[in-house]
Amino acid sequence: MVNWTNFDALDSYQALKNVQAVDVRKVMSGESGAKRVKNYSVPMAEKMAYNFAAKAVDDDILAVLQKVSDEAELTEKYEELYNGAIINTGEKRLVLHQLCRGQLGKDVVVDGVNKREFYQAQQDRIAKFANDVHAGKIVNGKGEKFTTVVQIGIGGSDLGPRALYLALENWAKTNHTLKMQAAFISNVDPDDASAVLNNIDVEHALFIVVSKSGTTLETLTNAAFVEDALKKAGVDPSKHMLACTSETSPLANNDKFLDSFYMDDYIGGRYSSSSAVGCCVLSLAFGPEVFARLMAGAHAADETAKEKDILKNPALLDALIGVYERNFLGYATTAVLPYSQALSRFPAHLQQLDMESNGKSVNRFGKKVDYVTGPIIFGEPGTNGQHSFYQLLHQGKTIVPLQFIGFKDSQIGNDVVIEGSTSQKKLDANVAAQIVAFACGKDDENPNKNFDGGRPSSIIIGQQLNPESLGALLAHFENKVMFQGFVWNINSFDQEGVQLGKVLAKRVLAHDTDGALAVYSDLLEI
Ligand SMILES: O=P(O)(O)OC[C@H]1O[C@H](O)[C@H](O)[C@@H](O)[C@@H]1O
Repeated sequence: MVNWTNFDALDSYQALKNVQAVDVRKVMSGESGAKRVKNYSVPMAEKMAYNFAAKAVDDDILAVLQKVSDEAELTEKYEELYNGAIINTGEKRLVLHQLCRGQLGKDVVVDGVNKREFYQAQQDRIAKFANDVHAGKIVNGKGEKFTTVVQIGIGGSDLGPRALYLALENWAKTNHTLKMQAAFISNVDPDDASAVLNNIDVEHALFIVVSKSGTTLETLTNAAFVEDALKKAGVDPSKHMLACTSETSPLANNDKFLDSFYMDDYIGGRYSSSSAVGCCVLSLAFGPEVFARLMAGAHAADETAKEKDILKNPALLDALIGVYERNFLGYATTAVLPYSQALSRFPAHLQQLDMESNGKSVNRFGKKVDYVTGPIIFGEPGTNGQHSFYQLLHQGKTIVPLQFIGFKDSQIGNDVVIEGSTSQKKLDANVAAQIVAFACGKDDENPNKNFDGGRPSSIIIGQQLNPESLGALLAHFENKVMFQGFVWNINSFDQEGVQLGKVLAKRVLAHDTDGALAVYSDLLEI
């Protein structure tokens, strides 16, 4: 059995307090910088690498971070998780999303059901369904093929699958495996559903209602909105709508749907892209083989996350450096900066993943912790961000650790040499230049043009964004967030903080309001 101890009760916490800080500007300048770029790199799954040369760490600090990992039993806790312990203490649930993508340890059997087999069986059912749709065996009321798939969901039932779809859309077109166009409806703002419906051919569209709980107001409202639109268009909704939910939800086993696919309570919404939640839309859009490749990449990263040596375990190392920055260097935020347009929604997915998981103030046992926990996450793709918020990142009063992501090859492969370089080369040159500019700064007599530098960053580098590398990227961040939650001794797998606003919105709609709530609802004349 592992020990669940608060971070500040560890000997290594005290040791971290006493380490000699590293001056990023100094160590990244000249030869020392070149050495660090070469040496401070850890291989990741799917031929990617996590390079942390420009982070404020050195061999001494890394040795203490290894002690934190050992003392807090981080990889042992991961082992407990994938072997089926009740890691989600708040909701008394197992945490099994990794099992959707492969067997990591022992069989996990709950109420006689082998969970890996259950998740695999759902994937197989979805694969058969998707293949039948693509082959024209499952068709619309007029006997015609479906061409579009629309996911209706919010939060984890939207962000991850949407980010993954966008990440692979152009790759799939280029590799002739885009089987159906996908669209997403999430917001209860009627303009969201209306705009999507206006843009598609509803007669040839399949709609997946995705809600683990089957009770989310926005999703149920949008499902009814779409149902209404289909009826008005003279289309039978039961031939066009699917459900993806848990077997115990109000949406389960409902004749209203053409078919239903299941996940369960042991997979948190923000971790559900690997379950039926992501599998349905991605298998319909790209084909089941592509989804299987995505899962293979994620599984490879899950295997790497078992390594006890932090220099062989990029997710663990990334997590520990993040903790050091958060708790000892006092950095409150992290920017996610993919130099890849395909990853345009990946920062939004990571925002939910990280902030909903680790935005907590009490430990696993409900006791307040005396140290800070999860950082604020934001981000946009480069180079666009450079012309927007990088000013603050370079010269602002707040130091923001930066998480760059970059690839050597484009997805579409169409490029032009303009003034001696391709656009891809320009993209890569920009990310390299930014890392050095942030780290080393630039002295100038004019204070307005002076750059202090000393701004830490890391980069994940891959050859190309494809299903395998994307899967590995997804799992890398899930595992990073998990390890950080273990260090902070918090429960990363519930989200009670989301509930209060939901309850109050229901009260406003029911006119059951008092005090400030009444004033606000009057103001909005609801
Ligand atoms: O999939 P659902 O049950 O509809 O939940 C959708 C989302 O809503 C909640 O408010 C949670 O904060 C999210 O973690 C969840 O992903």
